[in-house]
Amino acid sequence: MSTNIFWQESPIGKTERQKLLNQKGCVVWITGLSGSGKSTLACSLSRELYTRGKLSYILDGDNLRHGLNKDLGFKAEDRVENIRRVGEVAKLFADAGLICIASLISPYRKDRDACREMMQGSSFIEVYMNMSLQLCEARDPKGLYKLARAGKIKGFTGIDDPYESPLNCEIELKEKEGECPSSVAMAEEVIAYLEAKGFLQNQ
Ligand SMILES: Nc1ncnc2c1ncn2[C@@H]1O[C@H](COP(=O)(O)OS(=O)(=O)O)[C@@H](OP(=O)(O)O)[C@H]1O
Ligand SMILES: Nc1ncnc2c1ncn2[C@@H]1O[C@H](COP(=O)(O)OP(=O)(O)O)[C@@H](O)[C@H]1O
Repeated sequence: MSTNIFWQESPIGKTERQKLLNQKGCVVWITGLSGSGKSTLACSLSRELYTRGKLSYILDGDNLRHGLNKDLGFKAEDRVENIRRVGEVAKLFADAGLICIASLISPYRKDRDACREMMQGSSFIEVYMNMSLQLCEARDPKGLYKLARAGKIKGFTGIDDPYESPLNCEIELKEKEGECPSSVAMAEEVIAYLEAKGFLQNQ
């Protein structure tokens, strides 16, 4: 709770940085259950943007919990603080002119909405990985669902902790006829949105 603090203006602003990069800074916020494919999509998206000469940076929940958020666990208040911090960092990356890809479970609607509120205009793009718990649990690449079902992990999202799905997200990705689209196909859908909204150019 700092007092007597003042905002320091910078001579080079977001506008100049965006011009340099020929893109518009924004936050692509990927939310969904563990195992829904958030990190895989984030990587495909980042790779696809790179091949188009666009600069992005991934903020992955799991990775950030090794550093910036290593003091946080999975209690409700820790998850709230986790999302608040990542929202603030994502805002800085977007201000730097980058396409910031945040990939976190972010289970609470209120917290995701608070991140959206931090951003100007329509530069917060919420992508909902709407994959069934059944699919995520069948994948279980880290064996965490198995541990949660056995009661060895308490408060696991989707098992004994809540996930609040978005009500008004920009992009919803889901299974089609029981099949999950490839991460490349999903990345292309996100790119098409970014393109249509003018984030991949500066004019
Ligand atoms: N209790 C519990 N619930 C959910 N997830 C758990 C839990 N314990 C550990 N993990 C692992 O932590 C990863 C999720 O971290 P996040 O920072 O994205 O979570 S959150 O947004 O704060 O809810 C999550 O990674 P993903 O599988 O990539 O989603 C898990 O590997
Ligand atoms: N579109 C997809 N189609 C098939 N398998 C996928 C797809 N996306 C992710 N996977 C697989 O599902 C598992 C979970 O993906 P991951 O990206 O780690 O999810 P999350 O980050 O949401 O936990 C991994 O084994 C990954 O290879």
